[in-house]
Amino acid sequence: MSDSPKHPAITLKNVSFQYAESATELCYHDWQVSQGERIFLHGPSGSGKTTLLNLLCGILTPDKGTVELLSKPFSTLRNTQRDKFRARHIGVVFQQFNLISHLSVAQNIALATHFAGSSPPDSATLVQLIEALQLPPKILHNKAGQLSVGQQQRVAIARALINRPEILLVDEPTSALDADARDAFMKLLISQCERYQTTLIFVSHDISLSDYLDKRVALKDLADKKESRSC
Ligand SMILES: Nc1ncnc2c1ncn2[C@@H]1O[C@H](COP(=O)(O)OP(=O)(O)OP(=O)(O)O)[C@@H](O)[C@H]1O
Repeated sequence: MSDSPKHPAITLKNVSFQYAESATELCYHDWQVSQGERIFLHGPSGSGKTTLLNLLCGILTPDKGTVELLSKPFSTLRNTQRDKFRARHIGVVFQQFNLISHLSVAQNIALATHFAGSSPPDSATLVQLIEALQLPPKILHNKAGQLSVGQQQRVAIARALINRPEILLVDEPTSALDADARDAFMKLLISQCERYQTTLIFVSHDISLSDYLDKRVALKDLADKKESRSC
């Protein structure tokens, strides 16, 4: 059986970034992630993992170098084009989930389709997705603010997956879960990524979770911190 050729999902070229009030510049090495690859990214606190995810989803733009996603020059797109690209092709699940508490679960998920410029999800699609994440369909009518942390995580995943993004960025999602819930969450996440051949960048301090992913990458092998603009 021959493997089909893998196209790059993510290409970093000569990227560096410095926060306005920081004396430290973060310099990322050239890096390529193939479509469908699932990467476990780890490293000490403050090493630059969240900054990298923010560069990958366009919340931050590099001072130097480029971020290409799906062979498009993502980091140099105009803001509106970048926002559109993000909404259509990238799913994010960050530590705070960013659900809108007074909206229902269904409305929270539908917001992602609205931003992507697609039609709202029909109820069969919503039910299928929510059941795949092992939530009861009736939860679609509950306000996001009434959910447990574990339920909020699954809804955040549902919202991130509703547009079937090619790239999923996940930042430390399991810190509030006990061991059983964490394993169940990881299995669900990976099964969803396998189903859609989603490229996954998964950031966590919990090295035991790396067994769920294809490849482990230490941030120290990917980035240097410099005290001046020297890289
Ligand atoms: N808004 C900001 N302004 C100034 N400096 C920042 C800002 N955000 C992060 N930094 C600095 O940038 C560096 C990288 O931070 P980042 O949050 O990317 O690290 P991290 O590896 O994700 O850390 P953690 O594991 O604690 O989440 C750190 O030195 C941090 O202090």
